[in-house]
Parts: sequence; structure tokens; C-alpha cells
Amino acid sequence: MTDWSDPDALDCSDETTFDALLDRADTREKGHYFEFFAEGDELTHDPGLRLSRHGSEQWMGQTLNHDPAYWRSDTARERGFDGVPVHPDYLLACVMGITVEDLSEKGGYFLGRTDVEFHRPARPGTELAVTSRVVDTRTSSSRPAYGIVTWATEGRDRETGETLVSYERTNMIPRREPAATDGSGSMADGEADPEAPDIPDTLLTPDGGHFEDFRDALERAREEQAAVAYRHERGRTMDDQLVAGLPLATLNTARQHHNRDEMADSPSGDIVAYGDVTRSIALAHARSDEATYRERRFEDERFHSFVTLGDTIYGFTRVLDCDADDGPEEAGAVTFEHVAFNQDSTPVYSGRRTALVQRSQ
Ligand SMILES: CC(C)(COP(=O)(O)OP(=O)(O)OC[C@H]1O[C@@H](n2cnc3c(N)ncnc32)[C@H](O)[C@@H]1OP(=O)(O)O)[C@@H](O)C(=O)NCCC(=O)NCCSC(=O)C[C@](C)(O)C(=O)O
Repeated sequence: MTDWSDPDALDCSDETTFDALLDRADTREKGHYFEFFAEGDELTHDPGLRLSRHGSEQWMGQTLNHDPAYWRSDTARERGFDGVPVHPDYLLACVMGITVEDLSEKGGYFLGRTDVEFHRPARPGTELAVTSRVVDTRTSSSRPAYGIVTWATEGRDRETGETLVSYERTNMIPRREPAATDGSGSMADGEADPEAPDIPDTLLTPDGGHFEDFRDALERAREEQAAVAYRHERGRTMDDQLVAGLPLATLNTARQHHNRDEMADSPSGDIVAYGDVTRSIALAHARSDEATYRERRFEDERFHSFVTLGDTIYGFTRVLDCDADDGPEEAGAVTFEHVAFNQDSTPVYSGRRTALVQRSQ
């Protein structure tokens, strides 16, 4: 009888032996297929993550989000924060990162998110408690190998139980067994629309980045049948640190971001950027052209196309609404539509954002 626990019983450095071993071995799976999820299921996400100043500053530096209120105590105080909070994009990415192992590690693509609400600022050192509820599951008519799942997620302060951020997100999730559909959905390569798009003749740019600048530009646009819409100058090329480093720093274990071998056979053919990194870069471009006071909420966030290593992310903004009565004395609410696009001008992300923007002195 061979004692297979004897170190000398198998030569794992021999390619033929090792190939045969690998062939025979089961894989201990991570993550869940589509069939695992049922509407109403509640999931408590176990991985612990403590928000850190280093993590927030690293996220801000790498994504070009340079708002001093999240670096410096004097600006934080002026903006009404009780101490220097972590950056909201980092908070959101950390809450979502923790959920990945349970919800989307199997390889599903992040399609969209809505109702992103920041309930209170979070301080470095906060330990997170994150839960999700399955809101909806459905078959994809265009991709029988995948289903579409929506979860409602809440990130809380583990010590006080207070909610910090909540949202609903939707992913494509691989099925264990492909669904029997005719595959007749929207998979055809985009047929050109023969109709020219209906767009305004004039796109206006606000004179500055304060609340009044956006409000005045919107008023002008209404009179001139124009839109307030502009692009931002900065671009950021996706490198290893952004594509693989930042998701892992928030415990996002989705293979899409760090396993090129597995991803070679996937629809994207390569690792792709975490949606929250792409989004944060586009928002940073927009925020660099405005006097942001606080983030309020995000709706209708969608990820349209893959972003891979070497792609460059630019930003485009349309101003939708200004509300002078919403917000404290120092700021008014502005609603934007932000679009992230790549070097070929292909939109990769879009979302509606309401932020408080500082009033002019
Ligand atoms: C996946 C691709 C190839 C599919 O492209 P496609 O041409 O097959 O079609 P589509 O039009 O984009 O949508 C496919 C189906 O999804 C539905 N759908 C679409 N959006 C939504 C939405 N918001 N809410 C609800 N449903 C939505 C849509 O209605 C359609 O349904 P159908 O199959 O029945 O016709 C294409 O959409 C694409 O390239 N998207 C970008 C994906 C991406 O790069 N995401 C970010 C990176 S992955 C990530 O961050 C991972 C994460 C965060 O770590 C982690 O979840 O773990």
C-alpha cells in the first residue's frame, strides 16, 4: 500500500505527474452561481474591514480625488465635518468590496447601481458591518450562461450600528447550468442607428465651480434652448495599481480584476477595472471642476463597457438641476449626470449624482 501522505510518494515537480494530479483534483469553489440566490434571502458578509486613513488617502491619490476636506482637519472643520472623514468613494468601495466574496466572486460583471445614499460621514478606524438582501433574480435573455441579480446592501458602523451608506446593485452572475433561451436578445454587434441623434445646438459651460455658476448656467441654457454640458480635461490610464491593487485593498476578490488566466476565456478576454475605480476617476475629473461641499446620493449608475489595462478614463458632465433651498447656508444641491468614457470616446459608466456645492462667498 502506498502511503500518499509520504512526501516522496509523489513528485509534484514532474509535469506529467502534476498534470494527472490536477486533472483528478476537485476545486474548492469560491463564490456562488446564479442558482444560489433567491428573492428575499438575507446575507451577512463576514470579512472584516476597518476604514483607514491610509486606504482613503491611497484611493484618493490614485483616482485623482484631491478634496482637502478628506485630507486636512481645517478644511474638514470648515465643511462641517466632525474630524476628517474617509472619502465617500472609498467608503462605498469598501462596503461593496466586502460583499464580493458572497455575491459576485463567481465572475459576474457589475452592471449598475442605484439609490446610493450616504447617511453619515465615516471616520478612519470605523469597523464595518455589511448585510445584503436579494431583491430580484432573473434570467438574461441575451446571455444564457448568466443570470441577473439585484441586491440591496447596507454598510453600518459595527460598534454603533448606525447606517453609513446603502444602495442597490445589479450584476450578471454565471449560471451553473446555462438557461434554455433562444439567445435572441441584444447580443448582435450594435447596428447603426440611421436616425441622427437629437441633441441641443449649444452646450454651455458654467463660468466657475460654485453653486451660483451652475444655477446661472442652467437659467441661461433654458432661455437659449441649450444644455449645460462639458468635458473635463484630465484623463487617467488604467495601470496595475488601479485595476488589481485598489479592489484587493478593499477586499474585493472578484477574479475579474486580478486573474488574467481565468479572464482570458471570459467575455472581456482580460482583467477589467473594478466599476467603482472607473467611476471614482470620472467623478474626480468632475469634482476637480466644482467646489464640492458634500456628496448626497447617486442614482441610475450603469457600467456600459469593459475597461481594461491601458485604457484611459475621461469625464463628461451634464448639469440637470439646481436647488438653492436644499442644503445648509454654505451650499446648494446640484444634480449632475456624469459619463466616464475611454480613449475611443466610448461611454463606460454613467450615473446621476446629487451633491451639495459651495455657494460663492
Ligand atoms: C456585461 C456586458 C458585456 C453585457 O453586454 P450585453 O451586450 O450582453 O448587454 P447589456 O445590454 O449590457 O445587458 C445585458 C443584460 O443585462 C441587463 N442590464 C444591463 N444593465 C442593467 C442594470 N443596470 N440593471 C438591470 N439590468 C441590467 C440588460 O437589460 C440585459 O438583459 P437581457 O440579457 O435580459 O436582455 C456589458 O454590459 C458590459 O461590458 N458592461 C460593463 C461591465 C463592467 O465592466 N463592469 C464593471 C467591472 S466588473 C466589476 O466591477 C465587478 C465587481 C464590482 O468587482 C463585482 O461585482 O464583484
